[in-house]
Amino acid sequence: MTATETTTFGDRLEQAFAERGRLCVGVDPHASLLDAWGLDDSAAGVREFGLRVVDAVYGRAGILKPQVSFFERHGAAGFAALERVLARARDAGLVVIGDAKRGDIGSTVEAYGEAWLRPGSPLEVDAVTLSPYLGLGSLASTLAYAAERGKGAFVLAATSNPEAAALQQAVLQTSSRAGSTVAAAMLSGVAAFNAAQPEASAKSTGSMGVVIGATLRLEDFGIDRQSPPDGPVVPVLAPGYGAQGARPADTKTIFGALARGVIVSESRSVLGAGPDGIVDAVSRRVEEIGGLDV
Ligand SMILES: O=C(O)c1cc(=O)[nH]c(=O)n1[C@@H]1O[C@H](COP(=O)(O)O)[C@@H](O)[C@H]1O
Repeated sequence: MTATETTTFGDRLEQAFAERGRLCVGVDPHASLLDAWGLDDSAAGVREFGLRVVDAVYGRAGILKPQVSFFERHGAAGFAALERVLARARDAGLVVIGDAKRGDIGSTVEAYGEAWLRPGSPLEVDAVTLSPYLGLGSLASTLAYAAERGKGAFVLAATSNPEAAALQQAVLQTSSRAGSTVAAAMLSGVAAFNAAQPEASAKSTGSMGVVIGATLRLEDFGIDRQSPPDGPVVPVLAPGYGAQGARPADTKTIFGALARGVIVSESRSVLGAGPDGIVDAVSRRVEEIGGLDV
């Protein structure tokens, strides 16, 4: 960790859970939502949408997840819009997860790591989503880069989209994790990374997490719900709540021993309330999720 970052991402996440609960509001400016919000489908529209969502989340929920694709659609102007939204979210003290789903060979993915996780970068976030389908090892130096700067990352393990199951349920034939499903190997690999960090303890929350959809049956993906991995609590970014059908009240049933690390991620179910209803929608979801037994 550098001198500028005195806490780990895991510590900041744990603090956000304690102060504001587990809701993570997605910033997903779909064209249909921009229309419903009375905004243009343009870089200016996604900027205004993002800024209004940050303002609605500020002081209510603690975690924000801008979906990069909707900004990237507008090219350089879209990235400038995202930079503005991220700056406002940083100023608001939110824990920001950049949903960029980056992945590549090691030397290239390191540059993505710098783009999203370097302190002072215009796109700086607290954690970024990473795709491990060039091999979890291809992400190793980026995870180390993140940890050294007090940042985090979420590695896709079992995603909520139905077409991912065949790939993520496949059983590894070679490697030290032979016999595990792809999804379970991502979870155990990330847990092992967290456990190897100098500050690691079984009571702490790790800085590297996984993405597991709340719409799934974890046993179908070879993930053991009964016993958590050894070491720090693994953060689990869990989309699939709200518009995709999962219910926060079922979190313990869905995730079992992994529930302690779950971030309840919702986009359309909150954003659909529109510019006049979003503050109430965020408050209602925070209240509902605040009482979760994990
Ligand atoms: O990484 C994610 O956040 C993600 C992983 C996954 O397995 N499924 C999934 O829906 N997501 C993201 O979660 C958001 C879905 O939001 P909803 O509108 O709540 O369904 C989108 O930004 C997706 O890209």
